[in-house]
Amino acid sequence: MNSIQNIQTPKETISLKKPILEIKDLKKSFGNNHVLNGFNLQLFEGENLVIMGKSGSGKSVMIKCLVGLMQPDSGSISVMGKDINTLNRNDLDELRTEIGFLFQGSALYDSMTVRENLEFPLRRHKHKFGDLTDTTELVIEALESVGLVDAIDLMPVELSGGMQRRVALARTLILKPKIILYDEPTSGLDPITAKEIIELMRRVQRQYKTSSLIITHDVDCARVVSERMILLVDGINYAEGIFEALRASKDEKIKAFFK
Ligand SMILES: Nc1ncnc2c1ncn2[C@@H]1O[C@H](COP(=O)(O)OP(=O)(O)OP(=O)(O)O)[C@@H](O)[C@H]1O
Repeated sequence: MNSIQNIQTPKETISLKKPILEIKDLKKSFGNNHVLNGFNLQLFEGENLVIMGKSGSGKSVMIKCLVGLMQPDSGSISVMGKDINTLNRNDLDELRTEIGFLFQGSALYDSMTVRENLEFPLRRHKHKFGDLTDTTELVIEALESVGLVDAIDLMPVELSGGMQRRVALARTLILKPKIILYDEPTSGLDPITAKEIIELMRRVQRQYKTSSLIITHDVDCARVVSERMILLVDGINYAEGIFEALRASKDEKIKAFFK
């Protein structure tokens, strides 16, 4: 098995902050297909951490384990200091409101207006926000942060692909998550719209002080949004470090990510 290559990890950042999310020695196999072979990850407060791995390397499996949709064979996952395997259903549900998701398929509800799409998670998570009678202020605040207040009464079909993704991000932000998981946030978007989403991700990090885990194949996205990166190869974090240092590596497996 390959050893982890620590390439100029910004140590001063790490020593000052504590991990808000930590994965230790995660293993998952499907029969003889050993997908995760002891994957480790620490996401620090306020950090944007990018994970790159080629197709089939186990990124989705890792995310599914992280959100409790899949049971790992071994290893531990803790979120905000809580081991997710030891939580009961209610505690897990509560913890999930601290985690926002922006997945490729995080489609909006077609039959609802933008406002209704944003109200939906508020009503689902009453325990966090109480029984809100007027959600307008929260909806407008979330739409402002993605620059789409004017779209409040539109239907999803009236929005471009990039606008839909921004509304999906607003729907995530309305719950004020501490952590956001982005799965291929720029896939399927043209370069200009992708750039807008990338800039928005940075703005969100500053405004909401979120910590983000970003899974992407998009080298440009990784360069702009990441403070730190992990390259997932052979089921382990093969290399970790800042973008420029990884890009300068002479290691063939690392170079392959930047071609
Ligand atoms: N439920 C499952 N049953 C059996 N094998 C699975 C299951 N889920 C994932 N796998 C296998 O695990 C491996 C990793 O899959 P995964 O979807 O995590 O890859 P990925 O890195 O997300 O790929 P992509 O970038 O293409 O989305 C693949 O070989 C896949 O076939």
